[in-house]
Amino acid sequence: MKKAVHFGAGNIGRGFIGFLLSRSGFEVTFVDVDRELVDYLNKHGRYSVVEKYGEKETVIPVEGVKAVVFEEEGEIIKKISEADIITTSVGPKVLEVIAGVIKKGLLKREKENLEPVNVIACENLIRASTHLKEYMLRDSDKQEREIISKIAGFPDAAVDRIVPPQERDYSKVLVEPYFEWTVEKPGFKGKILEIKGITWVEDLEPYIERKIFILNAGHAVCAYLGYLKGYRTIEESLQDPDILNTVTGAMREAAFYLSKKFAFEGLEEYIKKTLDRFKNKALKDRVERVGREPLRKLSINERLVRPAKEVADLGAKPVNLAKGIAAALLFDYPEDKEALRLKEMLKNQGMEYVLNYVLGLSREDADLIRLIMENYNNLLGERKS
Ligand SMILES: NC(=O)C1=CN([C@@H]2O[C@H](COP(=O)(O)OP(=O)(O)OC[C@H]3O[C@@H](n4cnc5c(N)ncnc54)[C@H](O)[C@@H]3O)[C@@H](O)[C@H]2O)C=CC1
Ligand SMILES: O=P(O)(O)OC[C@H]1O[C@](O)(CO)[C@@H](O)[C@@H]1O
Repeated sequence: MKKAVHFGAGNIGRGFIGFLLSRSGFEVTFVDVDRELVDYLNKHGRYSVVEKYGEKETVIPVEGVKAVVFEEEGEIIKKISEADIITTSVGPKVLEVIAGVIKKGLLKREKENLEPVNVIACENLIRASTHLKEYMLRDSDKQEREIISKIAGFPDAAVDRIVPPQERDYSKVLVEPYFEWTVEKPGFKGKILEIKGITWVEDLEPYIERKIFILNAGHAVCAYLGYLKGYRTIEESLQDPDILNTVTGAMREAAFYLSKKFAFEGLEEYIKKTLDRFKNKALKDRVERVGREPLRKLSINERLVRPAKEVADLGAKPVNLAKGIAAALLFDYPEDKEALRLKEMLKNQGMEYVLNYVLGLSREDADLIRLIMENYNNLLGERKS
């Protein structure tokens, strides 16, 4: 039986990637910092994936899974040395944390003369696998760098399945029925593995940009505007005609840029389908989850600022993306550390600093900055009144 090691037994880990690997006949070992979750998976060796749209529900069992807690470095290294594939869904900021132990596992493979393996980072981040590799290379000497490049492939991927916050019940994961896992074939070392659900592509860029700049951008705009208006979920926020208009407009603005760059077809259809997925009543997807970590989401290459800047650079006005950015600047959910940090930065260092150092905008982006500030002041006014 082929073996997979998956870092992060959270929503995407169990509800999407681990699920597909298991259904493709892999023995899946999850690695996670959550000891209770690891103990549950080891005790039961199974969980269910509940696919739901509205009232329609399908329950699919996932069996034969194992887990290792992140502290058990020796065990993880051993598992990596025996694996046929290594995947992650830990969140972009955690890639740096797991790079070290994956590297040790890869060095062990080389030492024992084992076959090369592929490491696929399944995160909402452009070229996440490449980032993970770079973290490993950064902390390596010349010889180790050569070994890592020889013993492992790091194909980049785009992952798309909405998995909302779950009730604290490890036995099941609620997901939407839809999924898309796109992997860049040229980055894969060795013979392509048969994994159900993967779409192999020659060039990932159009797919990942479509995912991050249309879907995730629209989702984020909805989350931040919904939060400001006091809505709890994405679906509830989209019942507000103003929010629906802005979200649709933001996705269309990003589509305008993408159609110029990639000669894409069918983007309007993609937007429509995405909105239908957002409106899935079964997900009860909280605006605070979708808006989580606003400093990350407001950075220059991320879902909001990058398409807005691209549209502005094309000479058009990204009015809806700018409104989403303005709303993100007002996201002050007290349980989100980045939201608190953002609030503090705005108070102590001021807006100009945030626009420069968080959003990465400069004087050259004067038109975009003006648009963001107009919306920011309007939203601030609405909030106070
Ligand atoms: N939830 C969703 O609908 C989607 C999420 N994503 C991406 O997938 C990634 C994971 O997101 P979610 O599954 O929603 O988050 P999550 O918070 O449910 O899962 C992350 C898991 O990683 C674990 N973790 C943290 N540090 C770790 C470490 N050092 N070693 C091993 N495990 C560790 C956490 O305990 C948690 O179980 C993110 O990059 C996200 O952007 C992508 C598409 C959809
Ligand atoms: O996982 P992130 O990057 O914090 O962002 C949440 C986004 O990820 C997703 O969970 C899945 O793509 C979307 O629902 C949402 O746009």
